[in-house]
Amino acid sequence: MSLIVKICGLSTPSTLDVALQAGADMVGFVFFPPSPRHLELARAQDLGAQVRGRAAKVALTVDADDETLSGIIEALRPDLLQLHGKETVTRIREVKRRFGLPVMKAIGVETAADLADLPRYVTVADRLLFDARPPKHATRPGGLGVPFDWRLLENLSVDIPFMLSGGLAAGNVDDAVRITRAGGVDVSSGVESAPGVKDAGMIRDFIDAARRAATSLRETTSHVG
Ligand SMILES: O=C(O)c1ccccc1N[C@@H]1O[C@H](COP(=O)(O)O)[C@@H](O)[C@H]1O
Repeated sequence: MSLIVKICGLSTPSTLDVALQAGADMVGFVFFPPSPRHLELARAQDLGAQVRGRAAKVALTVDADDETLSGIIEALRPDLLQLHGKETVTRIREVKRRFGLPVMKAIGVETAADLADLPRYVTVADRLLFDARPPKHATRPGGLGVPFDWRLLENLSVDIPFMLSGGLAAGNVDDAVRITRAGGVDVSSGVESAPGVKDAGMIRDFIDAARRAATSLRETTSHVG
């Protein structure tokens, strides 16, 4: 199994460079003003140009309207849109038709009931991202460094690829991958020294730990098989 590793909330050329050098498969950029990782379009344009095909660029938005999405897409030229709000199946279909980009829909999870709508999302999204459901009065719906009970995803079977996020860090990514068998992992807070401040060493450690987790799972699975 090859595990997709996404480093999200990058906002400086130096930490973006670290993520790319360390082999991140996806690099995420946040467009949500209340977030400490929010990017202005001019900066997004520069960071986007810096990627130069070395990883997939992901634009993270929260219930963004068409005009906002259009500006982001023009500046960043993303490969994937991460919709991290309350976007409905109808809205996802509309976004895909209008902008012609694949969509990863984030699903907030706290209990098994939060998985009830999956069959509908699977018909329209290209990929799912399971994140911890944010507390009621949170200022943002993600990027809070909080995990959820990964056992809720044990034995999950969906027809499109899925990734895992929420409170991941170098120290827990092995357990997370082993329990959920997610095809990818996504981290933001777990590679930061303070909200919005990425740490080069933590980025490298996370990517190394994720690669080791994937190798170890592959070995275990091949012994069982
Ligand atoms: O990073 C943010 O500030 C953010 C804002 C709004 C929605 C999502 C956000 N981040 C995403 O949340 C998950 C979990 O992040 P963390 O590792 O627990 O901090 C991840 O997908 C981020 O991309």
